[in-house]
Amino acid sequence: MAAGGALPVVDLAPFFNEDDGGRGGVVRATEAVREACRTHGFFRAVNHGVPAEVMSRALELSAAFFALPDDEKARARPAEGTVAPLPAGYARQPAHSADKHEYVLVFDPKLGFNEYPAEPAGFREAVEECYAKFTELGLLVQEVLNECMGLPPGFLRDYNGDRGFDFMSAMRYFPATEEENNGLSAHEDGNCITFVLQDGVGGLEVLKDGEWVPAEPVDGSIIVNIGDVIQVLSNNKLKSATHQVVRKPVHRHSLAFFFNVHGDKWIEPLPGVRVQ
Ligand SMILES: O=C(O)CCC(=O)C(=O)O
Ligand SMILES: [Fe+2]
Repeated sequence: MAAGGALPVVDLAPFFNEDDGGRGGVVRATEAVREACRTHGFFRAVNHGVPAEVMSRALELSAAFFALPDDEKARARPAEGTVAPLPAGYARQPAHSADKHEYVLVFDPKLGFNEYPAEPAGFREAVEECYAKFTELGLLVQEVLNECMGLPPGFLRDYNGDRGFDFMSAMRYFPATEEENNGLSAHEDGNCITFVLQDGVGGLEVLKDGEWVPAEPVDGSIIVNIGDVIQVLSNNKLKSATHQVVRKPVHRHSLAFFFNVHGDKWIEPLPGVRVQ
């Protein structure tokens, strides 16, 4: 783990490759996830199984989309009367909002909710590929959290078997001005697990013991954080940390994937959770 206030780094290789430390490697990596989720609620995942080129293509093509004129972007606005849990497609925060960014929201492509921009070419394919990989990673991290909480094998997988409420948001934050630099106000995520990819600009910060710790951009890595659902299920043993985005003088691009539970699910602490 990294020292000096940086986010903990967790190498997920042992979950993909038996040769990578064998059973001992899995135990150590699980312990590193548990520790990070107890202390920070956040970690930086490396060797996470999502190919770097899949991530960079999705981020680059979403940046190319956001660089289009406003009237082009508006064509990917959400359809009227959608039954999606949230409106899928392009939107920007209203001018009066404290949060200064625009975004494209996508659900599992199989659900048929998505509104894809026609330009740039390849946007849909890149986003869908990244979405599929993040779903796989979400299932893996859920298994690891199951172990971290001392739950019976497969408990969370059965408890949370509906992928219909997961979504991904491609975001562009506007440059800071002389007067203000709020990109996304301090909040906790309400979901289970979040993955964040970001370009080289930076600005994501995590509250730890009253100090804002920057989640520095590191190519190829994924920022992972747990949300309120896991915090509650774990009886507050694992932490849904407060975080925010501070804008820089240039545009910033990020992709956030939210691994959720079904929207109607009642969430309360699970009996018998053990987090050492
Ligand atoms: O853009 C980011 O880096 C983080 C986004 C985030 O925290 C969120 O959408 O909940
Ligand atoms: Fe967040």
